[in-house]
Amino acid sequence: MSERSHQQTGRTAAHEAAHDSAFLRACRREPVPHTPVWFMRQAGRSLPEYRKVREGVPMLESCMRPELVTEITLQPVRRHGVDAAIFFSDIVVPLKAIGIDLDIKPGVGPVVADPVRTRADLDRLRPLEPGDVAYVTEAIGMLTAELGATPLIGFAGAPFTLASYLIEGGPSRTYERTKAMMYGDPQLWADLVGRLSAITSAFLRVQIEAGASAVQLFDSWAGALAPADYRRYVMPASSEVFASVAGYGVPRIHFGVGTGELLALMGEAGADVVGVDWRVPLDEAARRIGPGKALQGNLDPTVLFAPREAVETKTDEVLAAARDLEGHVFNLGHGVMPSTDPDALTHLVEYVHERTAR
Ligand SMILES: Cc1c2[nH]c(c1CCC(=O)O)Cc1[nH]c(c(CCC(=O)O)c1C)Cc1[nH]c(c(CCC(=O)O)c1C)Cc1[nH]c(c(C)c1CCC(=O)O)C2
Repeated sequence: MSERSHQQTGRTAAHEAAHDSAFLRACRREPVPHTPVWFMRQAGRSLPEYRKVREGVPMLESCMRPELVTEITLQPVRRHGVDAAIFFSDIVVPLKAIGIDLDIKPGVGPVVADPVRTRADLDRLRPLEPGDVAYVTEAIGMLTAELGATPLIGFAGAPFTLASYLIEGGPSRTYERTKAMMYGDPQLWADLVGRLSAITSAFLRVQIEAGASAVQLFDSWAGALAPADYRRYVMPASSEVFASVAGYGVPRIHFGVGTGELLALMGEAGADVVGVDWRVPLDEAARRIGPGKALQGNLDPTVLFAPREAVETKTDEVLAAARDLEGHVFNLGHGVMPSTDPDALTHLVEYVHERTAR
């Protein structure tokens, strides 16, 4: 079988198996048997079985080993009974794959050896070919065979968030160099996010063609921008990403932190599902976003450190605010924190399923 037809077969089988899952139904704003639940960063340091298999393996290397990726992605599905798996990888994997010298430092995040700051630096951002991430295709093939009817979510970093790491050279609180380029050299900025949009689109297409049933675009740090600047400098590149995968018909989720003022624009960029952090109640978020979108969120991840009754009360508040939504995917308002008690997460899944059983 040719590579192409092999991928097509895999895609059809994986997509068909997961098609009627609660998660994909909620994304499509169809009736569901219960509100589906998954957690950003559900695979990771909160799980002892994760810490065990990651022992001695650097983060980026773990993303390139298909067996390890498969095991880590499945861990939270087995343990918590979540309604979707999220592919174990990182937003900087496609950048590493095209040869950018970067590392993920424990407790810090992505660190780029030679930051991208001039026009000459753009040459290092060559297009991503599927062969650059063959380990992703292989891992997703293995995973979807194991997952059966549980959908797999693929993901990528949005152009702004990726640009912020490339320009700053690592995590930032102020994004000063990023904004300096955006305001000071809009053409260089546009060319940079244009290249990143092509890389991100290619990375998402690889994942969908290998069997991912939905994709999430993480613009984690876009909340640092005023709406007018988001619309002008960021939205065109993110819209291009969404448009480039529209033809597959898989739900497209768009998420960032502190994006209360950007929610309508993030929907307008081309998302089917808008992720909301814990700062805006879901009913208010729906008013800002308007009709025709499902919402994902939005329990404050730190609530999980409170006693069980408090977690239930706060969960009830999220579910009450979600009552009239066209579609709701329950999630945290950002990723699971590493010191979270995994039993609190398992209980939360059960609790949401029970409270929303129809
Ligand atoms: C901004 C961002 C990054 N990576 C990601 C984002 C967007 C999501 C968000 O807003 O949090 C996306 C990401 N990174 C990882 C996943 C895996 C899937 C999942 O959610 O379970 C996903 C979806 C694995 C990871 N990516 C990383 C870890 C932790 C490293 C480890 O376990 O050794 C994991 C499980 C490393 C990473 N990579 C990044 C950061 C900030 C960190 C944390 C650094 C640290 O605190 O140690 C960049």
